[in-house]
Amino acid sequence: MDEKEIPKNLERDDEEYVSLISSLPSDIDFVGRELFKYQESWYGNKMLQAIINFQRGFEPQDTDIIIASFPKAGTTWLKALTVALLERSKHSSDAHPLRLDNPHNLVPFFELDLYAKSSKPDMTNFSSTPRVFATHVPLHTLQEALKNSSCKIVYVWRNVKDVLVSYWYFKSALMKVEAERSLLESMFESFCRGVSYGGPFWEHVLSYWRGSLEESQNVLFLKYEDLKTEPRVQLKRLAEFLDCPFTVEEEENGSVEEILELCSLRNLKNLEINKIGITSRGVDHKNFFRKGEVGDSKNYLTPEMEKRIDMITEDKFGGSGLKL
Ligand SMILES: Nc1ncnc2c1ncn2[C@@H]1O[C@H](COP(=O)(O)OS(=O)(=O)O)[C@@H](OP(=O)(O)O)[C@H]1O
Repeated sequence: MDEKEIPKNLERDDEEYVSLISSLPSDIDFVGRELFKYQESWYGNKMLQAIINFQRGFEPQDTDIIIASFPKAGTTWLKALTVALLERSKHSSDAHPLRLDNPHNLVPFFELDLYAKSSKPDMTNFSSTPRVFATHVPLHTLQEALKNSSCKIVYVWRNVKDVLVSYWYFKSALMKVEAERSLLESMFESFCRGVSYGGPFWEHVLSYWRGSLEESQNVLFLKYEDLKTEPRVQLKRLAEFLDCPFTVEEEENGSVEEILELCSLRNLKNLEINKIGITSRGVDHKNFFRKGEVGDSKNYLTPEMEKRIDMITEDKFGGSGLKL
């Protein structure tokens, strides 16, 4: 069977699913988990089922907004900024959704949350527009589910070395262990080979980069490091792309700064809900907030590791026009 072909009425125990999965290349990731290569990216069994559920069952609306990213590239921040932009002026500051819940509960992932168990999830929480969703899958896999609708996709990417180190800390926190060097080293190997959830990283970024060049009306390409160095400029870009630009009055009233402050790492991290809460998938909210520094990977990667990853990056991004 063509690995891109999706069988109808597919459930995890179905023969068709078993047949699909057995036709896919497989490999082992940094924790010894079997991953399958589907549409050029790697996923575990459950995730793959969820992606197929999503591709089959999602009914897009042209007003939908989708936040896309490689894991640990700035997803939580972008979810928060998007919610804050869309919700501005609707709430008193205490009752703001971001003060009451974690961005991941406000903006669910297709493959991790909504379609994890079914191709027809309960969408009653999404009765108003625009609906905002998230995903870690690359653009071509996402587009298959969007079925030519004109949803707006916002992608955030980040230096791969900081992504790797952030992933290492996150994974260690999930496993409730100290961040051990041995795990970093095996994650590094998996990353370089491209065998990790949604990987290879470089092809993931390139899929959205090319999409943003071809369909700039529909795909906005943001960089974590730019959000850090010029937050005002990037927030205004996001607002314009989402068709909710700041008015002159809003700019004069400090609305831009208010949103940036609300969504700052320091503010979100210190909210009670993010200190004690837990997502519906069982992840402690606090694990989504760490240092948020650019270049933190320097403190953990050896010069050899940096050199190897830089060479891969140069090789993969060469000629794409994409700059680190
Ligand atoms: N508001 C805000 N501002 C700036 N940076 C932030 C913010 N929220 C989270 N972070 C940092 O982003 C890293 C987590 O990445 P993701 O949010 O993509 O993780 S996830 O994929 O959703 O699990 C992780 O980066 P590291 O600190 O380098 O590990 C978080 O600290």
